[in-house]
Amino acid sequence: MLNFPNDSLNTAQIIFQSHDQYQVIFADRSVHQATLAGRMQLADTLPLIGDFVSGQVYDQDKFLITTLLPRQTLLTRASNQQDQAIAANVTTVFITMSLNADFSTSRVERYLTLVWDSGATPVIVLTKTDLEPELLVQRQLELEAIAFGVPIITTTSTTPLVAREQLNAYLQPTTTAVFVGSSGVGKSTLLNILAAQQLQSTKAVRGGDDKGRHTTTARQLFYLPNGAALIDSPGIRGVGVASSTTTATAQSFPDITSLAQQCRFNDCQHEQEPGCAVQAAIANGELSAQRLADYRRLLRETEYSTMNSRQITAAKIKRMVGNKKNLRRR
Ligand SMILES: Nc1nc2c(ncn2[C@@H]2O[C@H](COP(=O)(O)OP(=O)(O)OP(=O)(O)O)[C@@H](O)[C@H]2O)c(=O)[nH]1
Ligand SMILES: [Zn+2]
Repeated sequence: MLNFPNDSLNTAQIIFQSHDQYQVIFADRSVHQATLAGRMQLADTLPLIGDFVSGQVYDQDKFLITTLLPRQTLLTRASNQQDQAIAANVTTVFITMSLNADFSTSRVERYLTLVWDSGATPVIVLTKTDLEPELLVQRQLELEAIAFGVPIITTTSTTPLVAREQLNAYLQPTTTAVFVGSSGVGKSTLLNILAAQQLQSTKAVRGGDDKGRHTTTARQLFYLPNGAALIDSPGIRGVGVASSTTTATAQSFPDITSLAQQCRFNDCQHEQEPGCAVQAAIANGELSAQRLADYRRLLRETEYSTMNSRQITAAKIKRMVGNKKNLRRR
């Protein structure tokens, strides 16, 4: 039996959704077509892939969804002014990146923020280590400098059994995992290795630019033999930075957050204010200037992603004026 939040025979999990058509799975792994009960169609919050629901079986094998059960986590992405919910109850996000063409620590920082914000736990996966093995140590060091205890695993499709073992360490029967990352980094390849069958077709990347083509079309959740769930969909794989809270950004930068607590001003922007502990740490080599720049950029990006253009301009002005005020407070 699968690990469900309760033992009720009326509890199911959404494994597929397209408009008002759903598929659900029961704890005994049987799969049913499902639809929403009338009053649920009018609800503010509609069931998403990963959600647990309760309802009734009818016509032998169909399922009528009547209640949405509480969510443990919610993965969202920013789309224009609004957050768009993309999956519920994800516990583990594999932030996937190849060690060559796709490598970017600032992208990992953005993903970390997104994951912390969702309530899930991140794991960084560095892929294609066979391609430029001489880069591996350097890449690991660069990641360790920003990961702050987030596990980093390395994989190559040339040793699939090793890759599977590395990933399986994070796939318990209570886990619901997703792979996110740029196109072509090897997410489908890893999913296939885990499932040990061709669940998703992988296509050769376009010549030269190492960018893949999106070969995955259906959004779906599937269970591995050990009871861990994986969600795979183009919408989830490509998530950019959601309009995250400042708190989540801070969680990705614990070094800066703890220094900032020692700044003289609560609203210190760590620029030229007197008594800035962050600038002091840069001056004595404890913190790199690049790290602060990354932090600022992410903070602004996440703040601005929830604003319209007039609000962004106002925020920029306020930021400038705020700094001058602190300078004068000397
Ligand atoms: N050399 C090498 N190639 C790999 C590795 N992993 C994946 N590839 C190749 O990279 C290409 C893209 O892999 P996919 O698994 O389809 O990438 P993806 O991240 O799922 O891409 P999207 O479906 O577009 O999101 C394929 O040609 C794979 O065979 C690896 O570890 N080493
Ligand atoms: Zn400061």
